[in-house]
Amino acid sequence: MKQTVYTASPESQQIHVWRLNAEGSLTLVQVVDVPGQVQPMVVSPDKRFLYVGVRPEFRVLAYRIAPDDGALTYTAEAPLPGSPTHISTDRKGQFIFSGSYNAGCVSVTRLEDGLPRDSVEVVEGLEGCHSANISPDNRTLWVPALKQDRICLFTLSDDGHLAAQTPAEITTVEGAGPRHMVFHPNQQYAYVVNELNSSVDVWALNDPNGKIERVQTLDMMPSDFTDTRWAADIHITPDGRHLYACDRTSSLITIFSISEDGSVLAIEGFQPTETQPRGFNIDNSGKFLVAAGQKSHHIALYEIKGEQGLLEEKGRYAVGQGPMWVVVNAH
Ligand SMILES: O=C1O[C@H](COP(=O)(O)O)[C@@H](O)[C@H](O)[C@H]1O
Repeated sequence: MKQTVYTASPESQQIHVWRLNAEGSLTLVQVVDVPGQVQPMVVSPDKRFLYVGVRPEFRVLAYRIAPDDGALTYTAEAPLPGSPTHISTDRKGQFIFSGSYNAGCVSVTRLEDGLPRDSVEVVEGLEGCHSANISPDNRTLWVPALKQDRICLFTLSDDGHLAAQTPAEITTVEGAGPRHMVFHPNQQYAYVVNELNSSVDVWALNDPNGKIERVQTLDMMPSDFTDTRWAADIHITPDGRHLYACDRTSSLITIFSISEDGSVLAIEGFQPTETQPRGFNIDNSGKFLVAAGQKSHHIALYEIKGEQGLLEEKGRYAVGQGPMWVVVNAH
C-alpha cells in the first residue's frame, strides 16, 4: 500500500504533498501553490480527487490525484455560501458537505464524475457550525453547531437535500462546544470532541428505537491543567482500538484506549506535540499519526505503539505557514 500525506498551510496558501514511507518517514513530493487560503481538505471515496476549501473567495477546489505518487493537478471548482471550516463527502462520492463556522451554515454541493458542480442545499441557523459528518450507513448527516451546544441530525436524500430528523438534534452539556467527530468502525458509537471544555463525549447509536444517547463524557486534559481549554481535532484508528484528541493551548494530544465494544474510553497518556495543533490525522494502516502545529509551522510524524497506542516521534518537518489540516490517502 502506498500512502500520501497532504498538509494545508493557509497563511502561505500551500498544500505540501508527502510520501509516507513504511519505516516511518516523510519524503516531499510536491508543493502546490493554492489560489486562496487553503483550510479543510478531504479525499474522494474513490481516491481520485482531493477537495479543498479556500477563502477569502469561498470555494471548493478539486485536485486530481496521480495514482502513482499522489501529486495534485487542479481540475475544477465551485462556489460555497460561507467560509469553509470543514469539508467532507458522502460515502458514495455524490456530494460534498461544507460546514461554515462564520456563516453558521452547512451546504451540499453536487458532484458529477467527481467534480464539484451546483449547490443543492444550504441550511442556516447553525451557529458556530464546525463540521459535517455522514453516518456509516450514508443516511444521517451529523452537524455540530459549536455555539449552540447541539449536534443537528439531518436525513440525506438521494438528490442531496437535508431534512431535519425527529428528534432534530442531540445536545451536549452547556458550554461544551461540539466541534469534530468520528464513528467507531462497528458503527455503534460516535465520539465528539468539545472545543470549549476540552472533553470527549461518547454517543451510543445502538438503541433499537433509534434513540442516540450520551453514555460517557471524559475530561481530556491532565488533572493539573488550569489554562484556557481549546480542543480541536479527533481521530480513531481503523481497528477501533485507539482514539486521539488534541488541545491547542497545551499543545497536547490525549491518547485514549477504546473498550472492545466501543462504549468506554480510558485515557492512556498525553503526547506533547507541535505548538497549537489544530489538525492531525492517522494513516490507513493505523500505524502512524501526523500532527500539524499552527504556530510551529511544522508537522510531526509519530508511530502508534503497543496496547496503549502511545506515540513515538519519528520526525518533524517544516511545511508552509500556519498548517492546520492533515489528510492521509492510501492508493
Ligand atoms: O477552531 C476555531 O475555529 C473557528 C472557525 O474557524 P475558521 O477557520 O473557519 O474561521 C474559529 O473562529 C474559532 O475561534 C476557533 O477556535
